[in-house]
Amino acid sequence: MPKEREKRRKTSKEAGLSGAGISEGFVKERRTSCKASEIRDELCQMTEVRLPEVNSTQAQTSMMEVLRVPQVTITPDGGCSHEIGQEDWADVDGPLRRNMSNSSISSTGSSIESEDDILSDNEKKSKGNITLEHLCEDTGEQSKPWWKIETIVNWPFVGSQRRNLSWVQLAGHKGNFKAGGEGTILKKFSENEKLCFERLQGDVLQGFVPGYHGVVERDGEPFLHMTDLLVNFDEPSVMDCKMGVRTYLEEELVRARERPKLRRDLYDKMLEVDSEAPSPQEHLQRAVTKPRYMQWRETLSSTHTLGFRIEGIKATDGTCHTDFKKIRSKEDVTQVFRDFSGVNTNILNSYLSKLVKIQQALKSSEFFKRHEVIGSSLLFIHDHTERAEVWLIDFGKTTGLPEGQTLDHCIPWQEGNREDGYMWGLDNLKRTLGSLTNKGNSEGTSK
Ligand SMILES: Nc1ncnc2c1ncn2[C@@H]1O[C@H](COP(=O)(O)OP(=O)(O)OP(=O)(O)O)[C@@H](O)[C@H]1O
Ligand SMILES: O=P(O)(O)O[C@@H]1[C@H](O)[C@H](O)[C@@H](OP(=O)(O)O)[C@H](OP(=O)(O)O)[C@H]1O
Repeated sequence: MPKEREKRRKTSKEAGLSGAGISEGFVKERRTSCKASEIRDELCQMTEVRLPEVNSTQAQTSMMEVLRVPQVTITPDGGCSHEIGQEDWADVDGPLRRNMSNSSISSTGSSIESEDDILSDNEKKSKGNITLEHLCEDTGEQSKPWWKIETIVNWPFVGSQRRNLSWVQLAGHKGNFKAGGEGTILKKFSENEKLCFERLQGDVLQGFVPGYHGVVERDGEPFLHMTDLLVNFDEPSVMDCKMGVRTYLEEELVRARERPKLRRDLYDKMLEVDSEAPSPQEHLQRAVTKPRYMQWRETLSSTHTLGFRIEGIKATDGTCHTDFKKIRSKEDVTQVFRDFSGVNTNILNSYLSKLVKIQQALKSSEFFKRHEVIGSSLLFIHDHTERAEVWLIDFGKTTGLPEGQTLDHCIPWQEGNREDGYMWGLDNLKRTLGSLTNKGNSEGTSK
């Protein structure tokens, strides 16, 4: 893959949101005293998002949804002053966009590229079973000016380990991972994620994240070298649950307001799921902003209603499934867990006790207290031996707070408080699994 594209992928993850037509007047925060129907109507007016009608049985859920996550609307339509000009049309065109790259530095110090650099998406998203390429060790110079030479680890590969690896990647972009040495993988470098791994060393969470072996250089590119969590399982079943009530950083919203951009690829992805989801103006533009897309995804899935969503599954039969965009209700989510676990109570109980341990660790973790944890997942893995483990993965968008600030991870998000709802999501996740192990539940297949 051309280096230019890889660089853009790395930085687009860190840069995150692109948006268009942002107006301060469109940034609203919801108060908890409003009725769900009122809020819904107002949101529809604000965003022109076609939220589903709420009937009485859905009202509770809908209320919970809007109360927990205020909709921050960044949209090119609905009265915003932004006009779609020639420049914007150029921005949504891939090749042109690539030529218009420029970079800035985020508040976390990471290099952030402009929204112009964001790639079109569908071809890039991993959908499960993949073959990881084994890159040769790079013995060349290691003097990239933009990352620190002292962090380089030259991992001792031996000839027999240089082989391609059958692997499972349930989320993220294709090509983000390579095979490492025995039992390890390489993930495309991100300064932010590197910082997180370094800070996690020695924290109580260390045992719940992949082992971190530093930064390595392959084919002139840096990678994060980490333990392959699948390695001790036999034909594992895997599930990726993205945690939290929000999937974009506050800093990304700010950037999107400052440098609004339209994205044709996200409009296309929206259409694939629901041709009526884009507003008339968005149809006209054939493009949406990234905040608009992300918020639509969150509302469509259980991110808002439960504080987590299912991203992908590798099932026991080896098939991979990544089409969970509309899995939103508690019942639907529970059904997916039912299928995934085979309602094997040994597996479910192992998962539950692991989640309890994770929760305890999170409560006492200095790292967790001091970071906005966005886009991070819990990776569930089990196999036919009934071994079942859960790990925290993906810290690409986990961001340190200013000195002295801490998060609760449970209280509702309002722009400015940086809350992510991680703990609330974890509670709901535990409840979901617990509902499948209840005594008297005749579905149990305890062995
Ligand atoms: N250490 C690991 N061991 C085993 N599998 C892993 C590991 N890290 C990631 N994966 C697999 O790769 C997938 C994507 O991982 P991750 O979320 O870190 O990538 P990403 O490119 O940052 O994703 P996104 O773009 O959604 O943020 C996971 O769903 C999981 O299937
Ligand atoms: O799951 P979907 O519907 O495919 O949507 C993607 C998903 O929300 C990713 O988390 C996001 O990457 P980040 O978390 O890194 O922002 C990506 O943005 P991108 O297209 O800008 O990479 C989205 O396209």
